[in-house]
Amino acid sequence: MREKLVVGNWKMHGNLAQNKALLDAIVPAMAGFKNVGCAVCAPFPYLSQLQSLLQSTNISWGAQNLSEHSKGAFTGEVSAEMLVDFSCTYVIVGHSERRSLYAESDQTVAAKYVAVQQAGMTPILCVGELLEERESGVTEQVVARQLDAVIELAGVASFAKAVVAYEPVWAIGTGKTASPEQAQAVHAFIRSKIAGLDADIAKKLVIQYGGSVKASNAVELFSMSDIDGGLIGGASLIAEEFVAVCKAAQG
Ligand SMILES: O=C[C@H](O)COP(=O)(O)O
Repeated sequence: MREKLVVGNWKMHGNLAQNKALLDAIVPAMAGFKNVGCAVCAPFPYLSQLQSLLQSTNISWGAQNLSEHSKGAFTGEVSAEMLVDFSCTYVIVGHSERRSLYAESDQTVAAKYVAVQQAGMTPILCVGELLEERESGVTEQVVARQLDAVIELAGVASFAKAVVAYEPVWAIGTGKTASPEQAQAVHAFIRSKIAGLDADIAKKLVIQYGGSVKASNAVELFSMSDIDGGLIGGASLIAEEFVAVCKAAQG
């Protein structure tokens, strides 16, 4: 049985005061939660704050990006080892905003995924199709291509210590959620693709859904057999919403 995992992706939001207020509301509300993993991924400058506010709680934390390089003359970049200094558990790689706004290729995303694992953290690998790709019927080909880049570089065994997040790009921040059936179909495709290479790893692989998840739709989405929680953007910035989404994942 896979435990569900809900991760808040704060994106480029927050400040010291807002983060504290948000976490002060979330932490006690989640204190008794069982059978669900919860985490928040903040901008780099706030990782130290997360480390100090969350270290004795049942909420993990992580980053939203990193460099594929381990060190060197890469002005403005942040390495995996630097994230380890702040006890990050997770690092999101290949978010569609990184792929589209910062031109991250499938190969760069795969290199970042490897960097996260080599440092002992868990990558949350985002995959998903654009609206025009869905409308042209190539959703599975797009997701397969994104997964193949990682499988080629890191091998299927690497998915034993990774999370996959299916995020249809047309559902991100738009209020348009994929229907539970649409999401389930892609999640099942992802699991069967991995199962074709290693059935045991596929069975244990946590596959999150992301794209306009909120308290009002989380229960239905998380009731699907291959949806193992969510990667939450906007709703993770509102304490009651995020707590309700985590509660929905408890079952
Ligand atoms: O990483 C989170 C996703 O981009 C979803 O964002 P959203 O919940 O605001 O649609």
